[in-house]
Amino acid sequence: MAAAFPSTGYAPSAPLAPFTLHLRLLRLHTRRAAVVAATLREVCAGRVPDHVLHRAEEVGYVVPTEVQEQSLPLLLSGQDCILHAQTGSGKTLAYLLSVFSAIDFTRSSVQALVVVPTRELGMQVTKVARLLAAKSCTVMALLDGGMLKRQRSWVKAEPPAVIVATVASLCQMVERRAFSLQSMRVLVIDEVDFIFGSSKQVSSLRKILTSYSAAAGRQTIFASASIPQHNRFLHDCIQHKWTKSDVVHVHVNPVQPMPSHLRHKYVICTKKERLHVLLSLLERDEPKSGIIFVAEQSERSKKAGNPPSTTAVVEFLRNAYKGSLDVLVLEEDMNFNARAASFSEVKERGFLLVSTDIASRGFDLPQTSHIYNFDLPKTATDYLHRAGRTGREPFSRSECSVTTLITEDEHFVLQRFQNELKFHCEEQPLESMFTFSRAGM
Ligand SMILES: Nc1ncnc2c1ncn2[C@@H]1O[C@H](COP(=O)(O)OP(=O)(O)OP(=O)(O)O)[C@@H](O)[C@H]1O
Repeated sequence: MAAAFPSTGYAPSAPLAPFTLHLRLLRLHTRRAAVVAATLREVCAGRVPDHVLHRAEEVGYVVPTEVQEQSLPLLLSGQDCILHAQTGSGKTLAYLLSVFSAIDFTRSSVQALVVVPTRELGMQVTKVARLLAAKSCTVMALLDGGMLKRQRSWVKAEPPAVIVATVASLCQMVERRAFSLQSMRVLVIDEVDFIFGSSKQVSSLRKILTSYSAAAGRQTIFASASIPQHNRFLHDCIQHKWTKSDVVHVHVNPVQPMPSHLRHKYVICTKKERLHVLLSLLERDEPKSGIIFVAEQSERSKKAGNPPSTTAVVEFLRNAYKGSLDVLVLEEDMNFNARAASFSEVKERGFLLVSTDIASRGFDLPQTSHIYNFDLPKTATDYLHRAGRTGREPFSRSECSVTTLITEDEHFVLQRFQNELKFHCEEQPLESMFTFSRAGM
């Protein structure tokens, strides 16, 4: 992820005063909205088509989560919103219900667009959207590395009502005039801070927000668990006309950015010991499924022809791990089919997924009980999103854990993350888990 969010023009000292009262009113508004009804059907009554609600109930979405309860009354009245709530809190369903409340199911034109930063997140959002739509409208995924040529002729012949797209693929299609976004009623930008912070994606995102269609003619929804400098962002939404001027910031649980039922631990060990410590942790924890986050390979190391950073971990585990879980890998440089295969495999069986931060945003694998930071994340925001790949069953309080392997020197960085994200991380003494011989390291 590049630079700070958003990447341009964020001087903390810039004047915000005219918006302060406005913001206060907006917050009050969201708090009042929280005192609403008990079931999802009641919250959505008269706004979301019955067949969509029926599908939602069949899938198991009966009681709204907190963010849904707070945001749906606003979203379903067509209000522009910034959905800012913890990982795994149910933002996807909130914005998709808004999409389905706004589109005309009898029309063949692109009426809603969900923009995501990665193909994996795109595949996941598409799946939920299709589950809800059943066969009542077409939901198309335009994802990087996909079959864009073939999709261009499909989309021209019969425009889908809903498109889920990565930024680059979307811009390619619009610029080649495969379809226009003039009749778009809802625009959702998921993981908005990530897209704004990505030097590869930010300029295209600006075009999507202001050149391809105008905020006045659509509902705009931004979603993320992390929106740094959110007041500034709200200000810029209005200033740059990314949204209408009455945009609402729905901020759920502002004092606790990290889900409270996650248990955080750390082990101090040397880099040499790391693989063996990981193995001991896996043997002791016996995860239902787990994700092991590894640092991205540096450009220098790529140029030197070294294998990706994930390879050493995967190869070690494939030889040494004797448990029942499949060891899988997900890496940016893998081709589309290999990434898609890894992604669908993890959905079927118990897994240990070795991945870079590519799996840290939006990935929803509710069976993930354990997260291991084999390498320390670069920022507190990265820690938050990695940790948020576990504990994703909204009404379950079963304990899930996040364990970070650090060297002595990295201790202060982890301490900084704890202060920033307001969580407690407990030391796991290395000696307490000696199933390997330290002398042999
Ligand atoms: N009302 C509900 N009832 C039961 N389960 C729900 C409900 N809403 C969402 N879920 C489930 O909760 C999980 C997390 O939802 P979702 O992926 O939307 O979270 P999110 O807020 O987008 O998280 P992230 O910020 O990490 O992307 C999913 O498995 C989803 O199916």
